[in-house]
Amino acid sequence: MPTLSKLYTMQEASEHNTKEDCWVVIDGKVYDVTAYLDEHPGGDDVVIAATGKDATDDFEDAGHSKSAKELMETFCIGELDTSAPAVSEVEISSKKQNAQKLMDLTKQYWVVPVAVVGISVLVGFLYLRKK
Ligand code: HEM
Repeated sequence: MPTLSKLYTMQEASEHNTKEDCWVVIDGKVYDVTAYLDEHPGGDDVVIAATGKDATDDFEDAGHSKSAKELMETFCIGELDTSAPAVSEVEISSKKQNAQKLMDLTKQYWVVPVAVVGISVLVGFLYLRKK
C-alpha cells in the first residue's frame, strides 16, 4: 500500500529558513532539521544557507556518510510538491507578464509618438513655406 506523504511547495519550504525553524529540501523530500542544527557536524550555517532551494547538490557535495543519510530520514516531514512551480519559475513568469504588459501598452499608444512626429513635420513644413 502506498504511504501517504504530506506535500509542500518550494515556496512553503523556503519560508522556514532560520535557526529557530529550518527546513531543507533534498532529493524531492522535505526535512525539518531545526532540532538537529546545533548537533550538525558541518555547523548550522551551511544548513541554513541550503534552505529555500533544492539542496541535493550541496548535501551530496559534502560527502555525507551512509549513517548521515539514515539519520536524515528521521527528520523527513514530507515530499516536495513538484506540480507547483519553483520560486524562480514564479518570478520568471511574473517578469514575462510585465514584459507582455509593456508590449500591450506600446501597441495601444503607438499613436502618440506617430502624432508627435507628424505634427512636427507639418509645423516645420509650414514654417519653411512662410519663409
Ligand atoms: C537532514 C540533513 C542533514 C544531516 C542529517 C546531516 C548530517 C551530517 C553528519 C552526520 C555529518 C558528519 C559526517 C558524516 O557522517 O557524513 C555531516 C557533515 C557535514 N554536513 Fe551535513 N547533514 C545534513 C544536511 C546538510 C546540508 C544541507 C549541508 C549543506 C551543505 C550539510 C553540510 C555538511 C558538511 C559541509 C559536513 C562536513 C563537516 C566536516 O567534515 O567538517 N549537511 N552532516
